[in-house]
Amino acid sequence: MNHKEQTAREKLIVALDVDTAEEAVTLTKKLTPYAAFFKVGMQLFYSHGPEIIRIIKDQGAKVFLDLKLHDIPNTVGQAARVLAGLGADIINVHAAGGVDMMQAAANAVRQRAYSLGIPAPMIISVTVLTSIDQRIFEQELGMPGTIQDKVKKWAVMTQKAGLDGVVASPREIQIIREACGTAFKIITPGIRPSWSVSGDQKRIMTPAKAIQQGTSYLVVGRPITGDKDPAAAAQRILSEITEVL
Ligand SMILES: O=C(O)c1cc(=O)[nH]c(=O)n1[C@@H]1O[C@H](COP(=O)(O)O)[C@@H](O)[C@H]1O
Repeated sequence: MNHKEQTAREKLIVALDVDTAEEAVTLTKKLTPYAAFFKVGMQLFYSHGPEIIRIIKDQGAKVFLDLKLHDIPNTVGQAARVLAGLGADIINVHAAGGVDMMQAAANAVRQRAYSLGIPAPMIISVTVLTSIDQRIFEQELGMPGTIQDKVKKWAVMTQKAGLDGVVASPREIQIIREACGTAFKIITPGIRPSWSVSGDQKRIMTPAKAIQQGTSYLVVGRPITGDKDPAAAAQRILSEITEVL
């Protein structure tokens, strides 16, 4: 693997949206040559419990624990403290919970990691979900203005709260970079190679374009895990990323 391929691999996060540890481990084993990070979300965490993080990490993978905490500051702070002890590399909360909630999470995570003597996981906020388009945003959620403006506002708020970055759609990368600078992490789901189907994702982009826009990490689930040959799909995506680095 050359230097560019290694850089591309460090940017790829595979979403392990499966029910069982067996399926998750099988996928992780096949895909670690192509992706450094694996995302454990609600489906896998709720079915297998906290132990799944250690199981995935034992495969030599880094773990993004995607539980999207969203509650009052005390509740989120206490939950984030517990999650920080599980060994994940990235943890997330919803920006919609506000500054106090995000600060409570960030403080709890960093204090717990410090007291355990482990590196603090990256803590990021989820802005506007990639499954929301402008119609849903306005008509169903009753939100004023544009998604882009809301994402920018929440990214700035997240940075002020002291978090490390945001989850957003690749379509907002430029606006976030302008507002929050180059050190701020931007994690982008809603990635769809030209050969894949969009499904429930609305604000999508191809892997190469998202990299060109300046994303920090790409989250890819079904285009890889739903393929009859997940390793081949991951390899195609890795090559697409490598070509534009
Ligand atoms: O926080 C996330 O990871 C997330 C935020 C968001 O706005 N959109 C989004 O799709 N995700 C997650 O990213 C993954 C995308 O999976 P696919 O649509 O299968 O590629 C899923 O596990 C989602 O839970």
